[in-house]
Amino acid sequence: MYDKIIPPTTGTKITFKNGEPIVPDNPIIPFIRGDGTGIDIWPATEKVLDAAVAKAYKGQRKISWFRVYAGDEACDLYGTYQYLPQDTLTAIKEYGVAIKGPLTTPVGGGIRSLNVALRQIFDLYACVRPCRYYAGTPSPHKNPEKLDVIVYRENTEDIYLGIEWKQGSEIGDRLIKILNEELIPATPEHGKKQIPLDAGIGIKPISKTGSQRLVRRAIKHALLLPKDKQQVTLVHKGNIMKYTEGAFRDWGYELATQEFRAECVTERESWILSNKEKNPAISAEDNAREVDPGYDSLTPEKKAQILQEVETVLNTIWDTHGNGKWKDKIMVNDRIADSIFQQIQTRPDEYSILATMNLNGDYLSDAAAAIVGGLGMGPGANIGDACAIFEATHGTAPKHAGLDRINPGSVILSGVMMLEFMGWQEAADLVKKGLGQAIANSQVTYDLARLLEPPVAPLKCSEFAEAIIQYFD
Ligand SMILES: NC(=O)C1=CN([C@@H]2O[C@H](COP(=O)(O)OP(=O)(O)OC[C@H]3O[C@@H](n4cnc5c(N)ncnc54)[C@H](OP(=O)(O)O)[C@@H]3O)[C@@H](O)[C@H]2O)C=CC1
Ligand SMILES: O=C(O)CCC(=O)C(=O)O
Ligand SMILES: [Mg+2]
Repeated sequence: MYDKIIPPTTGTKITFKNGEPIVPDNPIIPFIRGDGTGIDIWPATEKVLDAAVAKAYKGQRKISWFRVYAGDEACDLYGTYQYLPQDTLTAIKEYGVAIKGPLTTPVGGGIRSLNVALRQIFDLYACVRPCRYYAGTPSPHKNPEKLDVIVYRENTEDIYLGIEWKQGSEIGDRLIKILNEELIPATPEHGKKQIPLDAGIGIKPISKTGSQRLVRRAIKHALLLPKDKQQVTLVHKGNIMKYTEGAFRDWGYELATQEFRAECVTERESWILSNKEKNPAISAEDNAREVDPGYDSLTPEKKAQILQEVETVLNTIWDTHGNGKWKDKIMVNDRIADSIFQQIQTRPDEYSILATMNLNGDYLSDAAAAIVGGLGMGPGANIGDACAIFEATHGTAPKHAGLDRINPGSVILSGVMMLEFMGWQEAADLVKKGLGQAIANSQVTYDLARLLEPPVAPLKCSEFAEAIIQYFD
């Protein structure tokens, strides 16, 4: 079955039923060490996770790690350009849950991202990146503890599908010609626009299916959160890209109000309902004025549309959501992408789950991680219906590779997400406790040590792992 790797002789595989993992006490879990700082981070992570499982279950449960290869390591073992060997894909498919360190992607030419390839091959459509603050972590923000968000990033489409053509390539030039001479002139709303003849071209597909399955997972997650965090914000740049980003927003609302009608209220619905609650005699037109302050200067068509919206909301959900009942529902709202970057800094406590398309989520997850201490504190998971691969938000940080200095916190916390996904909450809690206490006692790696006031001597990557384990007792 495998060419160059051998699965552990003990352990059994995790299987999936209805999208949920069924986990034996001794699961075999494939891991990819990763390029660059993966060489430092992975051993630290493995040590912490093993110690937590041993402590929490006293030998009743144990992970059998299965080393599989990708990136530079894979080329060493399998030969030139064998960045993602079939052995690795077979193992991840077979065992269902895997964890990985970061993998290098060159900018410009060369291979496309192995990280993105893994997500697409296994249809890991939800990239889940929680950003929460551990007390004592230095931050450039005054109140980093106010940020507690989970970026829910669509993980398989958008420009990450990688369908693009190089400037000057034969097909790229043909495509520009067809667009300029046929398709754009045939689309009246595009007027006389033309694509520059020396442009590279990329395609940005956003599908209804891809958007809605991501939002569905985000809403299901919101249902499990404490009441005050039951909110899903659809992040988009729909004012500019109407049929991709704008459609993501519309499909998100459609899903929320159709599949989760009993559980959800949209922000605009909540305004309409509360206007009537404050003034039961309010006319539909005055209600519309409250919802859209510029109502009186709108076109008749737009006014009619808003009036219709008000009437529909009151006719269809007043009984189930009115009289304040909407306050117990999941709030679904939307924010334009550029605005959410400032919102998470100026009003962090107003947000919870941020549902995004692929590119926006990539940017936003690094930015949110920075607020709670940096990329060393940014864990993540790539989740599908039959497989999950856990990995940090950050990349290979090559300048720190092999120096035993990088912060392993993000991959360790990705391991925590994996333990939680497996239902091994006791072990997950131990790691969170240990990591929290190490940070609270200023036992931190260089990235956090340099930000503390006064600065402290940094721990090595391996020492940080030891410090975490020491606080399990
Ligand atoms: N999922 C994946 O595997 C990902 C892979 N990549 C790939 O990684 C490579 C390098 O990307 P690059 O743009 O340098 O981004 P990186 O995220 O690798 O690193 C950028 C900077 O972030 C800080 N940082 C990153 N990780 C940590 C950590 N664990 N602890 C503390 N600080 C950290 C460091 O800042 P400082 O030096 O200031 O301390 C580092 O120099 C590229 O090939 C890229 O494509 C990128 C993102 C995700
Ligand atoms: O795959 C890569 O090289 C970068 C991916 C990335 O930045 C991310 O997933 O956050
Ligand atoms: Mg990224």
